Amino acid sequence: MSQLNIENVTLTFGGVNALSDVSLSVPKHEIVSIIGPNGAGKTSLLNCISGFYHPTRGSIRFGDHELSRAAPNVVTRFGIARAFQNLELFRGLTVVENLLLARHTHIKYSLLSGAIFYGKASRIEAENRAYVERIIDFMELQAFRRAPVGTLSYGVQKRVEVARALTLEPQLLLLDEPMAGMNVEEKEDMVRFILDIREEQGVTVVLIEHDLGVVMDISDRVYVLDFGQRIAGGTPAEVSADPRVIEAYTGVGADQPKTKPAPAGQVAT
Ligand SMILES: Nc1ncnc2c1ncn2[C@@H]1O[C@H](COP(=O)(O)OP(=O)(O)OP(=O)(O)O)[C@@H](O)[C@H]1O
Repeated sequence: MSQLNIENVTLTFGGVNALSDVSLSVPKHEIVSIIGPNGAGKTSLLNCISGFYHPTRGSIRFGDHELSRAAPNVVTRFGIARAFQNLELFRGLTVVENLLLARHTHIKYSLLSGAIFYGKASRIEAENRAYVERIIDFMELQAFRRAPVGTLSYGVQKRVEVARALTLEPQLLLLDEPMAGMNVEEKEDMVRFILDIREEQGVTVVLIEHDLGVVMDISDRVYVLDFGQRIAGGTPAEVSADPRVIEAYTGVGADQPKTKPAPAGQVAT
């Protein structure tokens, strides 16, 4: 059954359609990738799901919740967290401090009740710390827990960014280019973490990624955007064989002689 249903979403900036009538669905516990050339509308779609943009038309349903007019904090409360392409971390704070700060958005007691029921507040704080420690173990960040984030390598910072999103206990995790700028080893690690997030945490994953080798390896389903329109969707095998996808990436129709290689392995876009 689909957990996320996007129906006929259009997003217009001035005269430009960043998204035109895009429909797609994301079943629970699947890894679903959204790919497409630069400017295709991938981040705009993620912004619509996470409440940063509100579509001009169309609907985005997550379970029983309509997201198309929801604010980002409401979307998070519904169970959707996002790891950002440009890291949303406080560089001067340690890994533990960053994760605790994110986790605090989940605290379910108000400042006043926290003051009155001190015991309850401190129990919740202990639970928050324990949860953060579990995520640190899961993302294998123990060695960096007391390091200020700004001193860590870019690859480790990307891992902290994913950990930050996981501290919100999402049912659906949105990953915007989690492997950008990583070396081969760091990418392999991130692939393993994404698979484990689905398997061990039971979280659905929506992934934007330019490395088509990775996308085709780990996705259950792939959707392709081009100029704001959905041009293909299906299993990795179906999508890689689709002439419209080959044309979008190479600029050449499948029946015409190719001057550029077909999308296989890593494609820099
Ligand atoms: N806030 C905005 N104001 C105006 N135009 C925007 C805005 N955000 C996105 N766009 C436009 O919408 C289109 C889609 O952009 P978007 O960033 O979603 O593409 P993308 O597929 O994520 O690209 P990339 O792979 O380069 O990140 C582009 O033409 C972009 O210029």
